[in-house]
Amino acid sequence: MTQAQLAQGISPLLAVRDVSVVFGGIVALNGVSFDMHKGQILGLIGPNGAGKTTLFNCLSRLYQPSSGDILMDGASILTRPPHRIAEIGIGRTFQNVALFPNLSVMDNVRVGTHARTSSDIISDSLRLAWIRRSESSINKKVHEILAYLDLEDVAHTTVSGLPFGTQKRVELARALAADPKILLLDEPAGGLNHEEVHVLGDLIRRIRDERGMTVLLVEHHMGLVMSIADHVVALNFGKKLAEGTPAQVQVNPDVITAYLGSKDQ
Ligand SMILES: Nc1ncnc2c1ncn2[C@@H]1O[C@H](COP(=O)(O)OP(=O)(O)OP(=O)(O)O)[C@@H](O)[C@H]1O
Repeated sequence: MTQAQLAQGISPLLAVRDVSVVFGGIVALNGVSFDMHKGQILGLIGPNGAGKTTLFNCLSRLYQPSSGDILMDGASILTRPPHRIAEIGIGRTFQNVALFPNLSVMDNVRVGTHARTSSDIISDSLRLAWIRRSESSINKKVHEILAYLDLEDVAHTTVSGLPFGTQKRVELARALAADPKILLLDEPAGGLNHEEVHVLGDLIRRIRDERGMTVLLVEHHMGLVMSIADHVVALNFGKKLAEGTPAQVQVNPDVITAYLGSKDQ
């Protein structure tokens, strides 16, 4: 999304407003604010301990901010319990993959669709008409996502037997199956080789371009962030250090200083 489009006054899909998180005496986040617009890929960067994971956990409702607010389509998400985030349109993946290892790829993706559907044991056991209808639409959805992410060949394979890169794709499929408005990706490049990171970058961009997805990624892999993000927010010591296009953030003197000493970034 271009700055010109953003300047048209479109209200943000997600607004982080003055969010602070304090753990005991440690201020993990200190008054962080930024907006995310529909269709944007936003990269959240910062050196170790900057507060990225803390903010990610606030967005996915695992942590409750000490102060501030997070609004989605203008309404606070902080009043919603963590297990309802899929219903409000937030999907996520995990740094170390959190799938059901003994289930097939297809069943793991099917779990994602249930995050947005409702049924109960009585309706299920009576196999009421609306349950059958919803089962058939779930199957259709699962097959569509598997085909989209090129996972059809392994649809019936148990997840634990798959390479890590494929497992990460399955996680992405599971998150997409819930039809999120925003996809939160926690270090998606972690544990992937150079070629896999390249493929992942193309995939994230495709998901945005073809499915209109809005993506927030927390990532240490600067090459990936700078090549796919439209907008970058840099944190350091719990505060927002800079934000802007990748090109702007890359040359920001405060960002350069924050990363000095960690040459592996
Ligand atoms: N559960 C917790 N209890 C106490 N302190 C915490 C907790 N989680 C994070 N912190 C502290 O909050 C600060 C921010 O940590 P956070 O994990 O959010 O940073 P990060 O940018 O994700 O770092 P990394 O890149 O190393 O994962 C750090 O000082 C960390 O030690």
